[in-house]
Amino acid sequence: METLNGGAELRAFLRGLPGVDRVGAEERAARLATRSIKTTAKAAAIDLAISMVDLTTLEGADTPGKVRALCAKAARPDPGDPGVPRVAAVCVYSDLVDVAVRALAGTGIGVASVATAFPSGRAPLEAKLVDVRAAVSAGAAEIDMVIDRGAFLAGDVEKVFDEITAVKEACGAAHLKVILETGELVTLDNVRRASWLAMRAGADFIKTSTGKVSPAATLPVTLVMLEAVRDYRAAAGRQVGVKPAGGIRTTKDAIRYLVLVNETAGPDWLAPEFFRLGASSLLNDLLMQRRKLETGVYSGPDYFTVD
Ligand SMILES: O=C[C@H](O)COP(=O)(O)O
Repeated sequence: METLNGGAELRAFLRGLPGVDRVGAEERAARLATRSIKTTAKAAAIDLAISMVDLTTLEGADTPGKVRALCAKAARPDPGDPGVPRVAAVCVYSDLVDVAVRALAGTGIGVASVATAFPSGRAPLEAKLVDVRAAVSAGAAEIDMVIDRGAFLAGDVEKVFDEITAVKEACGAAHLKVILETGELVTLDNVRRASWLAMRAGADFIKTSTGKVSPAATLPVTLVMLEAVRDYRAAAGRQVGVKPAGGIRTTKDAIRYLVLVNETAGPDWLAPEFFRLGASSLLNDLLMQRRKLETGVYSGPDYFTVD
């Protein structure tokens, strides 16, 4: 985490980042998406993807009962097969963190909480910090904050930087994921700038989307973010994780992301410590495909509990 001296250096730095070749990024992401992963490699990829899922529920209608059911699924995704790995984390609103923490006690699964006026990011900083502190004191191990896209797009990068550093401080030992909401950032150049801004301000992870804005996670956006974490590690010596989130629903999608990680940032990122898939309804497809590989037949969506 850096301190800002007036922001002039930060502005110059962000302006000086090379522009993204949009056509090149889209073409490379599309080419990698055609890679075929089969049999043993596919089985390993599915288990890796399961271990990277941030199993998420972020609905206004969420209840303690729904969160408890989600936690049971997180700990034992397929009750008929104890060999299935557990997911990385369960992601909920801050008022449901205590329910998730109790339900996951002893499982080793962390609770992640969205915070900072999710999903809009529009509230006074003090209100955002109250939200973060409440989630942390209820036991959240990870905080998924949203940046103020309005401030970023208006050019007030110091405000965004200062909010991230303040939230990072309020996190204490909890890990900070910074949601860029890339669907609102308009250009891939902005995605690259916001990625560097968040990393320099202390993000432990950079995350694409809230899941509430379309487009949410895409392969070209994630490619640009993976390049940013790779280049940031080379420059600053710190490895930041990446979390695409929103609209990732199929095993095919998940495996495409894993190929992209391997080919862009490299195998050091192929672990839940550095790569997550934020998703509310991906897990069942991973479980169905896993069972299909093992038994040769599809079990059908009704076989697994709703995620
Ligand atoms: O952070 C995760 C997203 O909110 C989940 O989005 P999704 O419901 O499209 O999977």
